[in-house]
Amino acid sequence: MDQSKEQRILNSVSYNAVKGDPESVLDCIDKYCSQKEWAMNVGDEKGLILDNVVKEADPTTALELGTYCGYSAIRIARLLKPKAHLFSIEFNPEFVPIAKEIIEIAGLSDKVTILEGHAQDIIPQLKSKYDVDTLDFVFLDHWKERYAPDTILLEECGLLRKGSILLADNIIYPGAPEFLEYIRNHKRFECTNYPSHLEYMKVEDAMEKAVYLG
Ligand SMILES: O=C(NC/C=C/[C@H]1O[C@@H](n2cnc3cncnc32)[C@H](O)[C@@H]1O)c1cc([N+](=O)[O-])cc(O)c1O
Ligand SMILES: [Mg+2]
Repeated sequence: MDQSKEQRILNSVSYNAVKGDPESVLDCIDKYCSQKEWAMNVGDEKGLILDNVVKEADPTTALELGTYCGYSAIRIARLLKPKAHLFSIEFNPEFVPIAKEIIEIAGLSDKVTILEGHAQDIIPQLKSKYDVDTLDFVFLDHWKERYAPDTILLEECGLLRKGSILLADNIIYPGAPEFLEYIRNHKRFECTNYPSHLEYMKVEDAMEKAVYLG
């Protein structure tokens, strides 16, 4: 059976990236996906916005919804302080081993735990099963219509604290209108919009930061 695009991305990283060097893994994926096959990684332009928000949050416990190939997990984990940890939730069984391998090549396996399953099933288990207290940073990059319900779920599960920072990808393209409506009209979130472009394209996109006010 011929390989998937995600397997070809892993092959490219495995062949071209410097083992243990997150930057070289990111550069390799960005090069492959801008020159060979487009893929839905947050990319280098929006990646810089992600970097800056992660630096601002300086999280001890971070959560990502939608691991895909692990590109943004590497962007986040490479900035985490020594004892900090990233949990990344992914339900597609084909992507999980590929993301694990790419994160391993980046040398960040100790900083990232990939939880296989649906976010709506795993979020309620974070406290009891994964010993999470509250989340300092959450990156939303999974199915766009799940952004709002899963944000509500995070709040209901007591996983947000005063100052928790959420960052959502794809506010313009493909768009997350329900999420935008919810988060901007919810009085306990302080929102900031970051205009940018769709990964590897000239298409307009944006990210939205939402700080939980407690
Ligand atoms: O559709 C997009 N992203 C959806 C991302 C989906 C990823 O998150 C997982 N997932 C989904 N619900 C889940 C629930 N629980 C766990 N994993 C889940 C999917 O298995 C996939 O790995 C997208 C599309 C474009 N685009 O240009 O078309 C650009 C982007 O930047 C995008 O992020
Ligand atoms: Mg995205």
